[in-house]
Amino acid sequence: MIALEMTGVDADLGGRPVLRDVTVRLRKGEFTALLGPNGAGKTTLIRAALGLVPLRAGTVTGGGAGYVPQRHEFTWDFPASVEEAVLSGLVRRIGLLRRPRVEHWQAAWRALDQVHLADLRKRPVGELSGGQRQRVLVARALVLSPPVLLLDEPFTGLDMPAQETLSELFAELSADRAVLMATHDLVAAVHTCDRLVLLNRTVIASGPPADIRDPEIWMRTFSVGPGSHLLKALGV
Ligand SMILES: Nc1ncnc2c1ncn2[C@@H]1O[C@H](COP(=O)(O)OP(=O)(O)OP(=O)(O)O)[C@@H](O)[C@H]1O
Repeated sequence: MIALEMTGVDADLGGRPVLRDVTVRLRKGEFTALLGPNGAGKTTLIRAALGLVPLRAGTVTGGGAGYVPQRHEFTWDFPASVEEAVLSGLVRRIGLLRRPRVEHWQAAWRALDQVHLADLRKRPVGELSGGQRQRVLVARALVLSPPVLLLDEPFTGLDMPAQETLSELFAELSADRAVLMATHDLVAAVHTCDRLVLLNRTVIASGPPADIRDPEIWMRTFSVGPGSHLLKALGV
């Protein structure tokens, strides 16, 4: 089942072309990695999927998406507990100055359960590790039960064990929704994701990792030569 579809999307930023003729389909039950070099347009694609970037051409269709921004974009030094941070994902539904009702707290606790952080719900967010903070952001995005979860570079600054735990969580969460993750961790993506989308302003290739073995495709996406370590790391 297609949960989100972008078809023939063109988008410009500051008068310059960023995305050209981008077509991407995200399906329920699939964990998709969005791969491409710095400046390829990964964040722009995610923002376009959320309706935050005007489209010059093309369409985006599908239900709502939950968005997990890059961790540094969130303020961590305010005196909120984990459950309050998750509840902030419902602000638009509750209204800024209204008191949350019991069903709102229950939605926050359900989301914390889904990311395996229920035990820490009273803990101040400032006391959490990087991996735990990432899970708080995921819970905050899950609180409205969106059919699509969009993650922007969730592994930045995390050690390998934290990355692996998160990868497992994302795979688990993709069982009943579509998950798209922009990442620079190519090797982890190839090993854990169901599908890859290789982007450099346009989609160079997409499909299951086993179908994207041609080194030419990787060289073209990342503008590297045949001697690149990238190809060796990927084993293509
Ligand atoms: N507000 C903006 N105004 C003008 N150009 C922008 C703006 N935001 C981003 N860009 C440009 O759009 C291009 C794509 O940026 P984007 O952040 O989508 O790439 P990315 O693939 O997410 O990169 P990275 O891997 O570095 O996060 C870049 O060339 C960037 O300089």
